[in-house]
Amino acid sequence: EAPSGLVMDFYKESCPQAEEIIREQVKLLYKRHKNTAFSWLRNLFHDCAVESCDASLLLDSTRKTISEKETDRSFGMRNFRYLEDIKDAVERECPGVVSCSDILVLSARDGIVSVGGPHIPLKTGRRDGRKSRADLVEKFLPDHNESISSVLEKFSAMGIDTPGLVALLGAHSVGRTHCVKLVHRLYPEVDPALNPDHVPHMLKKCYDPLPDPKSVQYVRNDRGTPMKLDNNYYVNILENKGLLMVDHELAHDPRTRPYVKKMAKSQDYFFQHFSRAIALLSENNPLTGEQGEIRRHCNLANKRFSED
Ligand code: HEM
Ligand SMILES: [Ca+2]
Ligand SMILES: [Ca+2]
Repeated sequence: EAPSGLVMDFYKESCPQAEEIIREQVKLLYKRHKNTAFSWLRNLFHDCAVESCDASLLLDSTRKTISEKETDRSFGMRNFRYLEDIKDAVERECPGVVSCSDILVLSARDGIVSVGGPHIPLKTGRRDGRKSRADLVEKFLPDHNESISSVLEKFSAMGIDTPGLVALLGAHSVGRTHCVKLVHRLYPEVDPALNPDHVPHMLKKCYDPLPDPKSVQYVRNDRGTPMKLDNNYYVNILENKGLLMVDHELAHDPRTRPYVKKMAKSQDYFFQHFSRAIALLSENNPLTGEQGEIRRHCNLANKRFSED
């Protein structure tokens, strides 16, 4: 048993079909809505990095607390309702056995495979937290324009080293970024660090210097292969086509640039470090044993009769 308390195939006896059901559901959802796979991957970061892989991310706001989902750092996150579909399919077979935090982690693993990434063996046995930690989101999740020093620090606190961080940001090889997070690089002046060949496309997509946060104006993170998790992200950022300031800085900071270059050259090298770092992220500070609970619905903590 690992120090985290997690093990391979935790549900081997209690729900042997669990991992298979999740894999099937992820595949079905991917067929219908390709972008669900991006969401499962982003969920892993936004849940596990915020204190613990405890599915705190999935909780709705209550009368007393605002949810992590509703904070600015979660801007653009989507497809939460489809995660409930996976949970429901698992509950039909094994009611009350499989945690939402394990479903979140395993759906990320299978989503990575859907978009052409590596298959990463991951441990299970996580239990679900009862509290949304919106108050901690800013402490743990870097902002889009944060310095590489601060980003390295946040990841190293989870045991993730420099090549691990560089590999994880390769997740920005898929998906999109909304214009609200980009207009500061376009207006009032275009950031001279941006590749001039990329600017007309960005201006066309983000024509409004003050986009309505509710509108769906966005730019794809990787124009070349937007639906594939590949090393094209590193090629882009070396060509100054990274959308976020952190993407751009990653290619230029002397600590991270050597790894960016290696990953741009070798997809294998990228996948190796990506797999290792995803495993570390997925084991960040889990609740195990008697801690936490197995949630019935991923968006709600279980009712406790003493509390009502
Ligand atoms: C310094 C760290 C990071 C920052 C500041 C950051 C920030 C962002 C921002 C601002 C977006 C755009 C959201 C939108 O406008 O819709 C985004 C998208 C995304 N991020 Fe990150 N991110 C970071 C690290 C990561 C990591 C470690 C992962 C996963 C391992 C990840 C996965 C994704 C994915 C998959 C998307 C696309 C989501 C979609 O299309 O729905 N990010 N990120
Ligand atoms: Ca969490
Ligand atoms: Ca790509």
